[in-house]
This record gives sequence, C-alpha cells and structure tokens, in this order.
Amino acid sequence: MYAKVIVGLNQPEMDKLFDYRIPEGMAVEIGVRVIVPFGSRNKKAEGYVISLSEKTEVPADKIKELLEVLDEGRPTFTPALLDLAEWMKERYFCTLNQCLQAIMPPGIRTKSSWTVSRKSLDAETKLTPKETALLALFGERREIPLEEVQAEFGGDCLTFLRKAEGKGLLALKQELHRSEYKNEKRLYSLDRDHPLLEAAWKKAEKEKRLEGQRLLLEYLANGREATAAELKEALGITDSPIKTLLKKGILRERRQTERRNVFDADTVERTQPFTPTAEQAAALSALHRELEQEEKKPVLLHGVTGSGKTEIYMQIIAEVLARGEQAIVLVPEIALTPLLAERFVSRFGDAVSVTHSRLSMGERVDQWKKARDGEISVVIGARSALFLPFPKVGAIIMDEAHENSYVSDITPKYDTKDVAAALAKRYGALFLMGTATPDFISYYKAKQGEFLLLELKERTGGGVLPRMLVTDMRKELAEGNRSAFGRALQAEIRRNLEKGEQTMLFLNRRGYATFVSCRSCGHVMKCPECDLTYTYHAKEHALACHYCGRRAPLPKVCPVCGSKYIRYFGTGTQKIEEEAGKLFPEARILRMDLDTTLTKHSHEKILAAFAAGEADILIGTQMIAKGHDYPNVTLVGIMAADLSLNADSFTAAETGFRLMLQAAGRAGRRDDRGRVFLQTYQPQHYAVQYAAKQDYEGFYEEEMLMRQMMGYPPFSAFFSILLTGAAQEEAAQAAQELAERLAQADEEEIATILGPTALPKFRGEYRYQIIVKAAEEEPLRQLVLPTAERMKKERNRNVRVGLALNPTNIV
Ligand SMILES: Nc1ncnc2c1ncn2[C@@H]1O[C@H](COP(=O)(O)OP(=O)(O)OP(=O)(O)O)[C@@H](O)[C@H]1O
Ligand SMILES: [Zn+2]
Ligand SMILES: [Zn+2]
Repeated sequence: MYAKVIVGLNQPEMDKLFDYRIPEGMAVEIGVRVIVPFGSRNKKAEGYVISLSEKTEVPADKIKELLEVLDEGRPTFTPALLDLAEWMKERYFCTLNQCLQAIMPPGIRTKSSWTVSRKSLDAETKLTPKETALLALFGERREIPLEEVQAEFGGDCLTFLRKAEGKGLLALKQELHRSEYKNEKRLYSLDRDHPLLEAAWKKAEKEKRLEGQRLLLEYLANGREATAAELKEALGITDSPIKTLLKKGILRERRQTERRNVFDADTVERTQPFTPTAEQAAALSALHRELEQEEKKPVLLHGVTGSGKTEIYMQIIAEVLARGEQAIVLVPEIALTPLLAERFVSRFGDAVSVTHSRLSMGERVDQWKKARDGEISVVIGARSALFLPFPKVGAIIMDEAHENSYVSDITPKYDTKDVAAALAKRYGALFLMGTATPDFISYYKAKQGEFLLLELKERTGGGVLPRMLVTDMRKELAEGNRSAFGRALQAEIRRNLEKGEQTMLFLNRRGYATFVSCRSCGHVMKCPECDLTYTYHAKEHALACHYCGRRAPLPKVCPVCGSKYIRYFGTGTQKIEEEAGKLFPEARILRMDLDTTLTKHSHEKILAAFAAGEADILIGTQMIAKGHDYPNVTLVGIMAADLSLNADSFTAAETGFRLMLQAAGRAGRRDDRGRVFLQTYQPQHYAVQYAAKQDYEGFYEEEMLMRQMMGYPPFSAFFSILLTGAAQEEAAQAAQELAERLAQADEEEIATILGPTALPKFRGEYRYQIIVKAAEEEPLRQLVLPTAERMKKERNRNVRVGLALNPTNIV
C-alpha cells in the first residue's frame, strides 16, 4: 500500500502529493499526521496522508517509506475537513499545506531544528576565509544552532554549509520536536507485594536520615496514589526519597493523562426551553423545514437585539443533538464570555465546551480531542471552532454574523462565513447566521434568494427601542465647547449618576487618527476618483487613497469653508476616560480597550464588574457593543460616530451604521428609559440620519444605490493583490511587473487595474498593492489567478504575492 502525502513544508514547489510506501504492519488511515523522509538527504518532516493507493508511479528503488504515524494513528483531518481544505486552496489561492495548517490546532505541528557541529580537522586542510570565519563562530563549542550561522552569514548560507560539510569540516543535524500538549500526571503508589518492602520499612524506621522514606511509606501504605508535588507538600520531603524508592521498585509510577475542562458544567443551573413567541415559532418552523432538506440553503436570521435569537439557536441545537449529530456555535472572539457559554451549558450541560485563543494551547488541543472522540457535541468558539474534527455536524450557527473579526488575518485569509457555508455543505448541515445588523453583502444575497431570510422584529419582553439623539459637534465647537462630550450628553450623564443608572460610552478604534477632517464644517478629505476617505500618512504629512493610489498634500485650510481647524481625527479611549474623570469626578469609571484587556480574563473581569454595578460609566471600543445585557444601562454615548464612517473602505458607511445600531441596542433594553447620543461632525451623513431613525431597510436601500453607482461589491468584484518584501526596489519592481502583465492578459478589457500603490511599511517590510476590479467575479478570477500564480512561481522568495477577493478592509 502507498500513502499520498502533503509534506508540511511551506514552499510553493512542495504543493503536490508525494507517494510513500507504508511499511509492513504500520496502520495508516486517511487524514493522519505522519513523519516522512524527504529530499536527497532524507531530512525528516511532518506530512499529512491525503489518500491511500494500491499502486504508485514512483519506481521501486526511488520510493521511500513512511517513518512514523502520529497521534496514535487517529486522523487529524476528517473526510469533511480534507475536502474543505481542497476547497479553501482553490478559493483562497494558497497551498494545500497552508489550508491544512489553518485547519489543525495551532501548535501541534512537529517542529524541526538544525544544528551544525564541528569536526576535527587535520593539519592539511586548507580553509577559505569564509570557512575560517565560520569555524571562529564556534568558539569553544562543538555544536551551534543553524540560526546562529544564518544570522551571521545570511539566510541562504545553506549551499556554503553543504560544501563545508562535503569537505568534512562540519556536519548538519536535524532534530524533530513533538508538541503533544498532554496533560500528564505521574502518580506514585506503593508496590505492596515488593520483596524488599519489609526490609526497607524496617531500615527507614531505624535510621534517622531515612525519615523521608519512612514518611513516604507510611503515607502510601493504605494504597493511596499521589503526585510528587502532592507528596512533597503533604510530607515536607524532598525528591530524593521518592527517587530512591522508585529505583528500588518499591514505588510504582503511573502516568495518567487528563483532558482539561475549560468549563465547570456542574456549577451552572439547568434551564428549560422557553415557549417560543409567535415570531420565534415561525422562524423555528422554517428552520425545521430546512433541516429536513437534503440540499440546505444557508439561513440569515435578522433579529433585532433581544428578539430571542439565542433561544432559537438552542432549540435548533436540541434537535440536532437528538439526531445524534453535533453543533458548532461561532461567536466573535471578543463576545465569547462565560456568560454566553453559560447559557448553552445551562441547556446542554457537559455536552458543551468552548474554545478560543485565550485558552492555553494544551486546553485547546484537549477540546479538539474531545470533539474527535465524541466526548462533547456542542462547541462554542471563535472561528477556529469550525475545524474541530466532529464526526457528523448537523448545524453550524454563526452569531453576530456581521462581524469583521470573522475574517482571518493570516494566510489563507479566509472569510469564516464562506468557509462555514462550504463546510456545512460537506456535512449536509444547516448553516444559520444570526445578527441584528446583517452585513449588506449577506443581506443582498438573502434578498436575491441565495440565503433563506428570517426576520424577528420584536423584542421578546416587548421592550421598546431607545430614543436616538444626534449631537452636532460642529455646533458645540462653534459655541465654545471643545470637549469630546456634547453638552446634552454631559447633562444626561449627570442625571444618570444622580439616579444610580449606568452609562456606556463607545469609541470606535478602527481608522484611529487616520483621516483628516474639518472641525468647523465637518468636511472629510476624500479621493475625488473613488469617493473614499483619504488616509493620512503621518511620515510624509500627506493624504493617500488606498484604493487608487492617488496622493494629495495636506490642505492648510478647509476647501469647503476655509476654516483652519483642519486636523486628523482621532481620540482614544484613554483621552475620553481622562476627560470623563475631570467632568464627573464623583463617577466610578471603567475602561475597556485593547490595552486594558491584554491579560487572560481581564476582559471578562471588567464586564463582570460593570454588570455587578461596580462602576457608573464603562468606556470602550466596539468590543463592549456585543451581546451583553445590562438592565441598568439606560444611556449610551457614541462619542465620535465619524471615526467609523470615514474608514478608508467601501464598507465604511455600512460599518459605521451597524456600529451605531449595535451600540444603541445596549441602552434601555427593558423599559423606555433608554437614550442614545450620536455625536458627530457630519449630522447630515445618510448613515447618521438612518441610524437616528433606526431604519436598517432605509439605509440598506440607499447604500445599495450608492454602491451600484460607484461599482462596489456586490455590484462588482475586485482583487486586492499585495506584494511584500524586505527590499523596496525588488518589491516595487515586482508590483510594477505584475500590474503590466495583468494589463496585457486582459485582452477583452474586462478589468480596471489600479496601482501599484505603496502602502505604509508593515513589520519592517515594504508593501505594494494592486487593485483589479471587474463587473463579475468569475471572469476576474480567470484573469488574475493564472497571472498571479505564474508570478509567484517565477519570482524568487524575496517578494511574496498575496491575494484577497473583495476584502472589506482594503488594506
Ligand atoms: N420565547 C421566549 N419567552 C420568554 N423569554 C424569552 C424567549 N426567548 C428569549 N427570551 C429571553 O429574552 C431575552 C433576549 O433573548 P436572546 O438573548 O435570545 O435574544 P438575542 O436576539 O439573542 O439578543 P442579542 O441580540 O442581544 O444577542 C433573554 O433574556 C431570553 O432569555
Ligand atoms: Zn470646513
Ligand atoms: Zn482613489
């Protein structure tokens, strides 16, 4: 038998299947991880078995054998996940290896390291100056890590090293490092039938210096088992008596692996399903119908905040579990609080687990194994929860489905929504997206019939929507108020402090300090071609359009009103906190943003403290806008709606609008006390106008007209191509060349090619972007993919080419 293997090395030329013979007696299943020999020098590498075959084209004297099967032979990739990886490869223009890496739990991959060891030389050997320098690097050492040589002689010094190796100066050696993340305990107990036990005991009782042994024997005499740490703690002994008795065989060691629980289900009270409201019942019966279908349509559940979406998820999950299938609930990383997990645990007990990036690697691997081995059947998690190796998923639910964080930021840059849909199809599962503010592409697809659209328009408790009030910050400035707090908001915060009610203040961080506007008239500097906000580049003190590449100098006065109050917009949560402290010295203030939530659980602690009434005001970025229900919050201030409205993306207005609506959803969910202040320099902006009316449909219609006019998705498709390299010249040249080749390849002139545009350096690398736009996606793919592929293969590795289709944040 032969195994067809993807070798886990990240080089484009490795992106094909390699055949290996399966040695006699080795059990190999499709989807397992293996160790394979590789290349002419039989380096070792991790690989993934994609398929099995009776025959091979590789000649018998050339074929190599698998060295080892990992994970006790249990497959890492289920058939559905393998199939998904193939799909991702096509969809996201990357290698199969990259897709498999994205799917498997981070950190389990076998790592490899190389060392260089010195050989003794005979006096005859003539050394080149470079070789002398190399040997000097060793100093007194016999062996040094390859990295050290690379740091000295450059990343591609391998040829030189191989030559030196051939000459007998040194040897290169590879070592593999497994990361198993086993939570292994070593338990010690007494072998009570041991022939030497009696004698050892007597001796220990007699001799004072063997007091440790005596204590140990006594403690374990009743058949107890304990870890070394427990023994040392209980008896006040050192390691030495344990070691001595272990050596004699009087103590026995047993290894026990435990899968860590990340949730204590026993502490959560069980709840019963609610009787659905009329709206919920209608949605549920539509979902039941869909569940019965062989070919299922993705479902978009558009329900206002508090309309009972979560309850619907739970009732669907109950049905899926009853069929013996599993369910995956995706939530944005930041919304994944214990509170949310608890709601699911209260219904499904210890069938539920959670997984997210704040868990330790070991905890994550354990949850992954539990899914594989059928120990859990519901998982709530961030986007990687999709890739748990469940046997048969019956439903994939995506909460807060409008969220940007669902887009992966490392290769492959997948959109979780697309991947979830593709995976659901492979499982034959229901894919349910729930949100109060659907993103417009999804809403458009639903309206076009590609998704099934279900709507919930009322809050379950009959709660009313809050009052929305717009504050014109230009007017505040004109009347002498330079503060970030409008006067009306200040008055309402005071009122809330007096009444003991809570306030939330939102500040969007996206686009922080990157656009330029006039504080007198609210005019925002925009690219005249694309109608997208110019991004301010501080270094060059200039404006740049990240879409078409146009540049403009920073104006000294406002081109509309002539005011000198031109500035790049930006205020941080910290500044708001300072100001709030001065304005309301008696208030207890909490702040939640990236800085205050760096440590594990800090995010939950802040929210829990606020929920417990330990603060009057919570200031935060959009991370506080998600799905939390605080009955005592009656006032919400959106400090600078402009920040999101003016991001440099075609989705800026939409994103800003949705944020305003979500923030509003936090106010007064129980009664009619809810008030929301929308502070803005652009009160006339259509997104602000519609948000004030909480009119999702109205805004959607108008925004779609704009997009159609400007030719943005969903009325067009575009690729953002990013060329990245450490050497500026080289990256710029490659970008120029690719743009030219694309223009040449576009014989039928279906596409518009914008750029290359230089983007700000990122992690020390130069970046150039090309945008290729066309009316339809398929012909665009046909044009861009082969051209970019060829470029990738021809270019040396110094310039990387990354592709993204219709990214919402262009940069
Ligand atoms: N059928 C029902 N009868 C009574 N109460 C219900 C019903 N369904 C849900 N609820 C309650 O109404 C509240 C809001 O429901 P839920 O949290 O499911 O709404 P949601 O749409 O998911 O909210 P959000 O948009 O904030 O995520 C919850 O306290 C929930 O327990
Ligand atoms: Zn102006
Ligand atoms: Zn432009």
